[in-house]
Amino acid sequence: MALSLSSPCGCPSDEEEEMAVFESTAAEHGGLARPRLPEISVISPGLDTRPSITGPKVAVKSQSCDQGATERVKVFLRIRPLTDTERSRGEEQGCVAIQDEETLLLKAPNDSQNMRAAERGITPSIHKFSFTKIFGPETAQQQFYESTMKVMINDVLRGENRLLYTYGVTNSGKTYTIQGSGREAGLLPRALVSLFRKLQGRLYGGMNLKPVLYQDVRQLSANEVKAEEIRRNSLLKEDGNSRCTGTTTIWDSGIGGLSATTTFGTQLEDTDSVCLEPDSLSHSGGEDLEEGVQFSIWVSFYEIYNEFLYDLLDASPSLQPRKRVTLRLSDDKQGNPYVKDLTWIQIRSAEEAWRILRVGRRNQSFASTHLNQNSSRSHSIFSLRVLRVHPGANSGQAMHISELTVCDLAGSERCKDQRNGERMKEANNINTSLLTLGRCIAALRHNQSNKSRPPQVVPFRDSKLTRVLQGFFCGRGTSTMVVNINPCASIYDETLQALKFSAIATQLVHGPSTKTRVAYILSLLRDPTGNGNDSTVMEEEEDESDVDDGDITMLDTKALLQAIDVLKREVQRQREEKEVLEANVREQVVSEMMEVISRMQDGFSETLDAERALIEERYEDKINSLQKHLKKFYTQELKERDQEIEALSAALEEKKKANEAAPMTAPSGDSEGPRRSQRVSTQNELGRLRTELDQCRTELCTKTQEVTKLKMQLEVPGSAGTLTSAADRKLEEGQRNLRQLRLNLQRLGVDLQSGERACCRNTGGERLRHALTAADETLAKQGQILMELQNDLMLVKADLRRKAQTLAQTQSLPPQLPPSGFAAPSMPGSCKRRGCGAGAPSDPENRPPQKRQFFQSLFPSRTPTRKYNTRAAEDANLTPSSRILRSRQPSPPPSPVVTPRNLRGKY
Ligand SMILES: Nc1ncnc2c1ncn2[C@@H]1O[C@H](COP(=O)(O)OP(=O)(O)OP(=O)(O)O)[C@@H](O)[C@H]1O
Repeated sequence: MALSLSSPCGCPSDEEEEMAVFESTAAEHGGLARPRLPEISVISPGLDTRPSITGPKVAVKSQSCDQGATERVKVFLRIRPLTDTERSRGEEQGCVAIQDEETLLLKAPNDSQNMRAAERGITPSIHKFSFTKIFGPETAQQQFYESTMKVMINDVLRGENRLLYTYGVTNSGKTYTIQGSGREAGLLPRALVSLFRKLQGRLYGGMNLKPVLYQDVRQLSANEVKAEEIRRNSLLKEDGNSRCTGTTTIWDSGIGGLSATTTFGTQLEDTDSVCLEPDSLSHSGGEDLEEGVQFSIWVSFYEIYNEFLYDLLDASPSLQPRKRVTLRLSDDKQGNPYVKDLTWIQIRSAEEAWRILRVGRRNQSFASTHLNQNSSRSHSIFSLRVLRVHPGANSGQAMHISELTVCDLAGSERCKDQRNGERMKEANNINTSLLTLGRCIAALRHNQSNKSRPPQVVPFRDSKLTRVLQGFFCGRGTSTMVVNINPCASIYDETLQALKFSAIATQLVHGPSTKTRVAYILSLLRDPTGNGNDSTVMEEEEDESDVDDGDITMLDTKALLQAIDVLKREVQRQREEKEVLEANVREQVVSEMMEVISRMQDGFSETLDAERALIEERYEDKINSLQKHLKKFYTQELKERDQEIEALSAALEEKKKANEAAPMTAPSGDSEGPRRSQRVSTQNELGRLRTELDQCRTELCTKTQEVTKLKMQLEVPGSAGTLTSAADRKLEEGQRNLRQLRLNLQRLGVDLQSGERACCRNTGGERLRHALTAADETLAKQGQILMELQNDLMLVKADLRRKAQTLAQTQSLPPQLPPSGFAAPSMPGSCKRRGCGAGAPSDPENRPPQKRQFFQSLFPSRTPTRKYNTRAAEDANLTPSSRILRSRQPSPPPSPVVTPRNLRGKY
């Protein structure tokens, strides 16, 4: 899959991970949370307080790197000038501005992605970066060399390891910086010249000491020395041949007028004449070298192309470019990576070094891309090893070895811009390795700045590039980064990403040596308990006698098997540790969850109690309201009924008296007079009854409306509604019964009318008797209905009583709360329960204050059903006419029997 250039080096794009890049600086501006996007992003070295890292000593054959252990990694920025073509294309839009020696401002041009993102408010359009030092377009090569690499030569001669690598977008001037162009020699030729100038008269004459593996030295036999000589000469000869066959130009090393002719197909071809400024030749600077020590200089040159390593100094004539042998990466006994079978050539002058370098450059992979006619398609790594030889020592033993590595990284670029498939593949691989480099640097920065947290794995092994450079990032030397940028507006976005990458590098400090893989295995072998620590490793490293030449494959099988056993045990131990840790974590999580659940439970209980209290209060209000209305209603009804009864009784009495008086005053044969008067009185009575009936109907209508209203008021939402629904049902039932009763009354009216008509037409006593009998039957039916209605009412009351009890229980009333307040008045033997007894209800003070018994006060003790039944039984023995008369007799005590007339008023 082709990678886009948007983040070729692990740097997040603006849209993706702006926060990650801002992390260090955002904290300086008040924390990670960005309430508002700043207009300018400031990206600068974030490790203000330098951690005190005690640098461990490096392997015995290199000198200590402690000096650089707490130093911040140097990151230099170089801005190349615009070419005339670029100017004519309008690339100069002022998007790169140097604020001061260390600060750079990037302003997004209008047509850049960054500007578009800025317009959407995702990212700022201006970015500020800080570097160790910034070099503008006018900076000369010599000036740049003096400020960057010169000091590194001294360090290497003192026995330290140094890495310088260039990073940048393609066509940004990396190769120009490293190698130079034409007469503008780059850092590397200048470094070589400087080095050999310092070593004038101090070079070791022999070739019997050769660097091998990571940083070891091997003494060569005479035959091996001869072979080395042949190889070296053939390379130099190859360079000479190339010069003879091509354009002849003068190459001047700048030392003593040494010159050569050369022709190459690369940028280096133009650098035939390395003219160094006189002031750089004036002082050698070699006076600080240790007295008596001689130096042997060896160089190697290889490239990483499409994740394969190729030796650029392999002089074998049979090897064609497409059939080049790939080199293998191995680890030495300490786990340090080295390129196996890499060619190392001893050089005795800067001129030789330069010639060797040119041979290598000719083998390097270049291609023409849309941005650069001569673009490096690989990462080229030129290494120079300095062997410090004490001639007085036994057999000329090299006591120290140090290394200078100069790495010209391939430029990051957009894969999609490559039209050629091969170029796209190259770009993909370049971006992948740069991405890994970025991840490594980010992980190192994370580990350095978050010491309390578990360290991140630094993915050195994810690419060849990071693997070969690993030592310089892990304390076996220091690294210096040169960031090259091209101020063209058209590649602004790529430049921004490159600068973000370098911003992370500026936050790095040179770390101590890490425990390497083999060293770790060795420490385990020494300490099978798996408790090997750094000191063990360092002891191992310092014990020179134990460090034999060889890589990990040179460990014998027994030792390796033993190491595997130890590692297995270690894995097992760590697994158990992790399991215990996991169990603890689970336990903590569970206990915290339980706490949360119990807190939630308490909360819910409180809410439930509050809800319950609220509903009870609301329901109580409803009950009180109902109680009030019912009380009022029944009081009124009882009053009216008593009045009616009284009126009816008086009328009946009157009638009775009149009837009794009639036989006494009139002779038995003359029946016409009394019959007429009786008829008249019946007619009057019927008229009155009719009027009453009409009144009753009107009243019934009114009451029905009232009841409907009351019912609506009594409607209780939710669960409280279910409590009243039963009462409602009962009331509806009573209403139905009353309707039935009204019908019956109507029928009675009709009967009475027919009786009246019968009387008026004087059709005879027989018909009147029939009418009266029918009226008797209707009254009997009414009595029946009345009974049913009373029963219904009783049920309603009983139901209400139950509800009151339920309410009382809900409100946690004492269990002895008198339940009899709502006893139905018609229930036989229920007088006590209706509140007439001496029970608790008779003592209002013993009742809970909020629970009032309302039906007890509402219905006084009475037994209407019994009375009615008694009276009905008496009526059964009477004739129909006497039953009518009897029905009009006043009842002795005013009884609150609920009659259809009473209920008619209600419904
Ligand atoms: N500081 C400078 N002064 C003058 N010219 C420069 C400078 N830097 C770069 N150039 C010119 O810019 C062009 C591109 O430079 P160079 O080839 O070094 O880029 P690069 O980054 O190595 O590209 P790539 O990654 O594709 O190899 C060359 O022609 C080079 O001469």
